[in-house]
Amino acid sequence: MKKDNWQLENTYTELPEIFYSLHQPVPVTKPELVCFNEVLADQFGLGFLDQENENIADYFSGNVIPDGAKPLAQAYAGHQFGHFNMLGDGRAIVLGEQIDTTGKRFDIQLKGSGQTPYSRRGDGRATLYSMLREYLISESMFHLGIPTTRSLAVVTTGEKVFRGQMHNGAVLTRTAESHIRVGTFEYARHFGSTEDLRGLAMYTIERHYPDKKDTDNPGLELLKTVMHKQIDLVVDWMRVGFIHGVMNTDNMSIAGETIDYGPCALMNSYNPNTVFSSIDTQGRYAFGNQAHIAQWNLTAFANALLPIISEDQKKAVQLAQEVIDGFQYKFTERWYKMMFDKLGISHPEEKDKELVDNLLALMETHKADYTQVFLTLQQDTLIENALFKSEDFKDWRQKWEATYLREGLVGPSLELMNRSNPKVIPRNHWVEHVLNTAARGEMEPFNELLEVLSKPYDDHPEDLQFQQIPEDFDAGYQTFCGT
Ligand SMILES: Nc1ncnc2c1ncn2[C@@H]1O[C@H](COP(=O)(O)OP(=O)(O)OP(=O)(O)O)[C@@H](O)[C@H]1O
Repeated sequence: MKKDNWQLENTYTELPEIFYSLHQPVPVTKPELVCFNEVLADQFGLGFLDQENENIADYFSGNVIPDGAKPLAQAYAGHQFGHFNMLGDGRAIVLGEQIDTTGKRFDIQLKGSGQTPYSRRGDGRATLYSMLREYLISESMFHLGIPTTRSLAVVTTGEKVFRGQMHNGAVLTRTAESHIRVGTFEYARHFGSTEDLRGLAMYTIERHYPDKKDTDNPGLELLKTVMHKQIDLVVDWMRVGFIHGVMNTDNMSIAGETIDYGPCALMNSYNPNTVFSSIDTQGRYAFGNQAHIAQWNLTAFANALLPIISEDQKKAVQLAQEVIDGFQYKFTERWYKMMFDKLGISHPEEKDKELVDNLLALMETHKADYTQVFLTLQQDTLIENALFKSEDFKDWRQKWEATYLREGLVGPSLELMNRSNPKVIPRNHWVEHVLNTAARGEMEPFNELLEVLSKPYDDHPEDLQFQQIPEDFDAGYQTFCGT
């Protein structure tokens, strides 16, 4: 077997030892490849695409370790639903870092690859259903233009996994700019020395934000930079109706990528209180609460960074607080800008914000589909639904028209709308349908949906069924963590 296409590096092992445990993936009984992302593999220069599937499956199950790999599980902690816990990769192994064709460094991680020193009571495994779910939605997010970890392969293990009942087990290969999380910094703060914390901060800056290396206060710069990244990310989620579902601090990436697709889902009918996660009974991670939670998580990040922001802790708190206090204003400005883009308004005035607020209020009242409303506005033909038939909406539309006429346009900026409003998103009823058929071994519907989702801003006249709005499907829809 050729093993020379990998060029793995292991800079993470240059960190103090408390940050990881060198650990091998646990081999699986019968690895079989079910999904392979050839385009992404090409981006990593992994030139064994022409090999037999079983050889690829050997790598992406953890049965064969590539040359140059130093497999490790990362240590981290995190606030889960507001409560602090020691965590760590309990079912994942980073094989190493591969440089892509553009010169960027990415972690190659196996998820569902067996127990590690951080598994606590978990079995270290994952179900085929949930690994395919992560593959489908993470790839969809990438094509929507939203920063995200990506999926390289899914391999079934030939072993069963128990989650209330027996499921087929699988391993997902995930790529990420890194797996450093807010929770990694919380871990350093609680379980390491100030030098460990500084080491992690400098490693992170070197890897993700090298232009911040020589600033006077790198800790503070890191806080500011990560805050801006998170603001951009959450605004982008809200553009397409994405609900992460479990924004614990261990699921907030320092590189600003969407990570952990466990209970996520996209909203259909507009309602800011929408929650799909079965365990989120209080709506902590509801669609409309995501900015607030991002700020909460950044406060946890700031708290972890305090010892390296200033030796004088009072001063450190003051400096960090000033940064966090800027969140709300920056988020709101970015969010309105995004909403104006969705409406094709390129030169908004302050008073136009009311236009956005009023449309959302009408959409909520009439339970209008978040994706479809913006598409319909841009197509200039109104479908027959409660929103478009209402008098309030007709008034709203006149005001919207007056806004773009003011810009000297005969219609809204369609270019802006086209790149802000996807034609197709992973609708929950379709996601469930293709995952259930895939779990029974039939991959065709999964691949068909994946293909359409890879061009979300294009028209798909042949595949209009994927844009269908679910009738009552979402009312009882639930998603799950850790499956
Ligand atoms: N079956 C399992 N066995 C061992 N540890 C697990 C298992 N499922 C989840 N964990 C661990 O529990 C913690 C929280 O789980 P969560 O579902 O948020 O993460 P995950 O989906 O496994 O991983 P990631 O956040 O990297 O996508 C993580 O530390 C994870 O490694």
